[in-house]
Amino acid sequence: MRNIEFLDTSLRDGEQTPGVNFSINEKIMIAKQLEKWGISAIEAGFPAASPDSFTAVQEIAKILTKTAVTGLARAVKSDIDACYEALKDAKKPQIHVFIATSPVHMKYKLQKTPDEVIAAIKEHVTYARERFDIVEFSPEDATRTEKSFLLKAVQTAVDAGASYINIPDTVGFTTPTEYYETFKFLIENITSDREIIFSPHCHDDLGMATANTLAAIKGGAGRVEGTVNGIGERAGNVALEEVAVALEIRKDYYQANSEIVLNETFATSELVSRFSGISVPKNKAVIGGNAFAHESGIHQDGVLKNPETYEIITPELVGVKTNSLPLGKLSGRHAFVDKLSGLGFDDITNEALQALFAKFKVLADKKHEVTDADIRALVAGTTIENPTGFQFDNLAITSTEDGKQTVTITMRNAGDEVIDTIATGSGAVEAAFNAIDSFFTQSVRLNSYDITAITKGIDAQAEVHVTVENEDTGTIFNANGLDFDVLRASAIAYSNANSLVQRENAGIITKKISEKANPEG
Ligand SMILES: CC(=O)SCCNC(=O)CCNC(=O)[C@H](O)C(C)(C)COP(=O)(O)OP(=O)(O)OC[C@H]1O[C@@H](n2cnc3c(N)ncnc32)[C@H](O)[C@@H]1OP(=O)(O)O
Ligand SMILES: CC(C)C(=O)C(=O)O
Repeated sequence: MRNIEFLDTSLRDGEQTPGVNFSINEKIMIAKQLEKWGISAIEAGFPAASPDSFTAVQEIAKILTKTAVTGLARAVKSDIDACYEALKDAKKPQIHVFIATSPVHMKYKLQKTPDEVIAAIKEHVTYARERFDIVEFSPEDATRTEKSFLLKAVQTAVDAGASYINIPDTVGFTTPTEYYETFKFLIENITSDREIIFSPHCHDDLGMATANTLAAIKGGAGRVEGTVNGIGERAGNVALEEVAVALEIRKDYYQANSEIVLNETFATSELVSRFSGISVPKNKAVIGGNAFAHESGIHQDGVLKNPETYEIITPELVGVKTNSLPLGKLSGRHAFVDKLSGLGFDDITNEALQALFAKFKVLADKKHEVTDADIRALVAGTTIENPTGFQFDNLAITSTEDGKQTVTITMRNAGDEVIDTIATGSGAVEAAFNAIDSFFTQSVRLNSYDITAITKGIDAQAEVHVTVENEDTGTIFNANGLDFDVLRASAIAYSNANSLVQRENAGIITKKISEKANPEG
């Protein structure tokens, strides 16, 4: 097994993400966490870029003990001097000197001939090596550089004292096979009496950064460069957590280890996401919110029987507490029963279960995710039997005129008989309650009316709680209604309360029972 070193550039290339600007304190906190995560070198910034960039590199250099700290410099002596000054106090200082070698960069950006670029490499790597024991050199835009010129540039840097050679895929242009071959070609053709470590530095413009980085390892790279969560210029850099976990899970294939403390991965990702303000997509590999979530019935059933059926990474490996089986419209009975049992509903009969599962599917069709609170509400039930068997079925606001609303309430019984009643009120709730009153035709007074959102989000269910008094007996009844629509929840609650009154009037429930439900009644 080979050991692969990890260089993290979240604080340099990661900060090149449009809109990201870490404070010095945030950089220090991230650097400490990166050290804890097992990163072997941190590119803490570009000291010549600004006073804050300089100070951040300087402060991080003072603090880290195990992890090497490096700074970026152009092939410009003042950039190298700035790195030298910023890294004076580092326990393990390194420097990273770069210059572009592709035809388009040399001609248009640098406005230098290839010979001038080779001379600049020789001069500046030598200058850097006089100040640092460990010098990294990058031929920027290496993957669009003509191969023989790339070899010449790299050999020049090695001869001038560089010991790390980074081959950047600056614009995310290469492919895994091509990049693998580039590494093989350079490693086989470079001559040196010192150990030279090659590294990939991949951008994700074509979505191949992780595949390319892993291909470079196959091709002989001994260090990888990237960022946490893949932040960075344009489409970002390779996400180091993906590389680290791929090496672990596919050890058999890559035959390589790293010193990354994998169970610190989630904490590291969370910190960088918070300070960068870039949230991690739910479906992001390794650390996305859905990476260990299974919603479809067949997968949930498999995972309940053995997580290995659908999980190649255990959540614990990357510091996530547990996997999850969120319930949605594609979930199945096994996961539903598991959820019920997790919520303490172990004694539900098979018949009740079938009915609950059917109701759950109807609910799940309406909601993105069915939460624990939804399930509890489902089990608690919200309909109340009454002697006539009529229950609230539907409502419609039929007109709004002169500030008055007209609502039609539809009541239905088990025999599918339907009765519509219509009423007006100064608001939709009042109109609905008036319509329910005219359906039940009994003396009921509404004493209180409360609404609570029982689940979170815009698709939350509303629970309406009403207290009514049977004016003929003085008994107080409480009832609830649950729906996505506040008006429907209100109508359900009020018709449930009326059903209780109706049951009392029919002698089905005695005062004693209703008093038990409400001692003050
Ligand atoms: C692929 C990468 O990610 S490379 C890193 C990119 N990161 C950054 O650019 C962030 C930090 N950069 C900065 O703060 C500024 O660009 C500075 C301080 C470095 C330079 O600022 P300025 O002097 O105003 O120059 P500006 O950024 O406009 O242009 C860059 C100059 O550097 C030159 N240059 C670019 N790369 C290199 C290099 N590797 N070696 C030598 N010169 C270079 C350009 O040709 C240009 O030179 P010119 O002024 O003679 O035309
Ligand atoms: C400076 C180099 C390594 C770089 O960031 C790139 O080419 O993307």
